[in-house]
Amino acid sequence: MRATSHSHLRADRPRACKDGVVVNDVPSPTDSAPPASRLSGEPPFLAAARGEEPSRTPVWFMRQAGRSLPEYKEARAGTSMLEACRTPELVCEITMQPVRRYGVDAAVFFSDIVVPLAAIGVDIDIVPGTGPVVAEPFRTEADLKRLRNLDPCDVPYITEAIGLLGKELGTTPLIGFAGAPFTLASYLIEGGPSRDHAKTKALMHSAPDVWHGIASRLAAICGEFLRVQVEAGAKAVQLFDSWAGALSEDDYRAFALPHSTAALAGVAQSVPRIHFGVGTGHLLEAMAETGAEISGVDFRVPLDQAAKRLPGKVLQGNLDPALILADEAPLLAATDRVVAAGRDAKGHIFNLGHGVLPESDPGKLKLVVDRVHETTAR
Ligand SMILES: Cc1c2[nH]c(c1CCC(=O)O)Cc1[nH]c(c(CCC(=O)O)c1C)Cc1[nH]c(c(CCC(=O)O)c1C)Cc1[nH]c(c(C)c1CCC(=O)O)C2
Repeated sequence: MRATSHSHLRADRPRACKDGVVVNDVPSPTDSAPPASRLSGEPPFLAAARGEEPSRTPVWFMRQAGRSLPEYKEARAGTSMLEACRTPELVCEITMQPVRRYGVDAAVFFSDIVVPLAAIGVDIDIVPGTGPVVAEPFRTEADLKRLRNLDPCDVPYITEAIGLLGKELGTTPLIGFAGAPFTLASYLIEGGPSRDHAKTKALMHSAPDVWHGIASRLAAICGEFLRVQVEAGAKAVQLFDSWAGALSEDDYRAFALPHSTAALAGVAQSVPRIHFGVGTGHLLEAMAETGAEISGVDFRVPLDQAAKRLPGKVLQGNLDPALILADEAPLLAATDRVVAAGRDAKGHIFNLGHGVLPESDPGKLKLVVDRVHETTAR
């Protein structure tokens, strides 16, 4: 039986696994570590995440590792995405690449939202240029049995990779993540990426029991995937409900919110939790009800407006990723506007409004990091 309080989630107390779980060392500070917060003595990302005053506004980018970096393309050459995710040394190297290059205030674990599904035996692949593709889509009650619980022993490479990262990162915090039940379910039900999520919505309304069966099993898998990362040493988590913006507020509340809440409860009271979706301006309040301490805001809603709607929440965001492709002057002006708008929130973690586009110039991302750090140092 698992205790309801998760304060036991500590790097020094991994749960037992028949193959033996790696006990991860506590990281030691390095010269490249971010400065400690003025008031709390914590790295800026963790101070801001807890609503305390950081020594500067922390910055990291969704998809900061990946195809925008030449060193990533070199490291990944000849290795499929899922194979890369199961190779701890490669995961450690790729996770570290943007930390070294940009001096960001947090690392995001290099993996993918479909890794836990592949780990429990779902026949799913990540097709370059397309995204996750499922061999046999999930459509009926009979498919429920294909979603068993995730066991920490299914993903030993996650624990091992985070252990390696503990030694490399010093005091730079690592963010773990999972895909939210709705976003994962959409891939399983559609069979691949979808613009309208029509089969998923049709199933929700025609066979709500099957829907809730799939989504509640996915919530358990997500919660466990987050716990494994926190136990191994992740200092915060992000739940990606990338496609939740496709739902009306009523449907979000009825079909997605309870399952995202259950997934996030898996690491409640242990680390700060970020919750993010794309095109979710109409869902900000509903998504905040999942209990996540930090609301990720996409680039469509200015942060000062989001701050009025979400009093008491720390906000993360929200420079339009396309602006990285713009000239330097408008890019820096837009960066300054995001910093200014973020001052209205209880706390602000600077990020893009969605992931780094593959055609982004790494030099421009570095400019943004330096600009935010220079203009917010306290
Ligand atoms: C929807 C989603 C997926 N995966 C993810 C999401 C939610 C975030 C979002 O909204 O973008 C999450 C994800 N995927 C990846 C990360 C790594 C951490 C990070 O730097 O943010 C994270 C957080 C690596 C990845 N995941 C993927 C890549 C590209 C693989 C490659 O380099 O070949 C990376 C770096 C593959 C992937 N995986 C997925 C897609 C749509 C793709 C792109 C397919 C393509 O266009 O080639 C599913």
